[in-house]
Amino acid sequence: MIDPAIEFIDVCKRFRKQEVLRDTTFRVERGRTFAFLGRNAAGKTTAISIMMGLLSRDAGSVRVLGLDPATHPVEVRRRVGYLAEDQTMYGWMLCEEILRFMAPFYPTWDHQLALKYAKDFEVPLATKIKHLSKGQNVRLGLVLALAHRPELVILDDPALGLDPIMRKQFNRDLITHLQGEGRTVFYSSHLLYEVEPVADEVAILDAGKIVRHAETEELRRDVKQIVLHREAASQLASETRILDQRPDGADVAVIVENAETVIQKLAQVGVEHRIVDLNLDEIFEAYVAGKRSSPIAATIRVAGPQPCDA
Ligand SMILES: Nc1ncnc2c1ncn2[C@@H]1O[C@H](COP(=O)(O)OP(=O)(O)OP(=O)(O)O)[C@@H](O)[C@H]1O
Repeated sequence: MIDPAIEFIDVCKRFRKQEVLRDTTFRVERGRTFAFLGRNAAGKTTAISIMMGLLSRDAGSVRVLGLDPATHPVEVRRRVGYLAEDQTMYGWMLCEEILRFMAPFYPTWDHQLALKYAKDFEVPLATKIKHLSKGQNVRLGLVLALAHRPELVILDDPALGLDPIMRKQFNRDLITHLQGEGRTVFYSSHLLYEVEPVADEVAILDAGKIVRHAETEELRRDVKQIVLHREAASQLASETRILDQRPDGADVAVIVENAETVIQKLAQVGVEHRIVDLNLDEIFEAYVAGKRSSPIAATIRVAGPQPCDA
């Protein structure tokens, strides 16, 4: 059986007293484009650093392309294309020099491909790295991450330093190209509109816990907003998981999981309601910042997120 591209099982990581990853568990199958979403400080970079063997974990098991990065960091880095959030490179080198400098570290380095990406991403090869703009620096980082044709590409907030046109090109052209070649792409971001068109699946990390992991399409089908009269809100079954609720005049707008079942039950008991489709941004917000307690909560029995392990 072929190993998954990435496997995290019950991974914990603390920095002094701060628990950053808490029994974090997810699996990325090969060939998938996986969006790893979380707000600032959710623990995304910490998880990625553990994958790359740059940080040790306190507990749990991690496999990247079948290897434990804690014991095989060099092999993992050889086979993975990694773009760090704060890529630092030798500022005194010319861009073209760093391409040649990196080549010997990777048995599979393809210099022609490096030059092609440099052209596509408009990297000024004859410029010193310290003179690059932030966006040019990210683009050079991408060239370095991809020129050895890695099986797995890990991108930590890649679009952060890119202008809107480059971002679009990055998502539409580069990710689609990588998908076409069957590569696995692990894409960390907090900019949802960027990942929505390209991600096969999405995992939402909130305070170090995966609060939802699903196919992008399934997530859109499963999580909906339902608007119903306040009085009728009590008709929502007690097991309904409400991610967010807001008063809306005499109505209340609730965002629920397992929407199809909830809607069927409301129809069975004859409760009038309106269904609103949500985009990934709204779904993400409901999971990580949803208002689950408000005066109207008294009329709705809320099944909030699972309590964290002590
Ligand atoms: N080396 C470290 N020492 C101490 N605390 C750290 C260290 N690295 C990260 N942290 C803390 O761990 C938490 C998670 O940080 P992390 O960088 O993993 O978040 P993130 O989800 O990548 O956030 P962002 O989207 O802002 O980059 C933060 O509170 C951060 O301050």
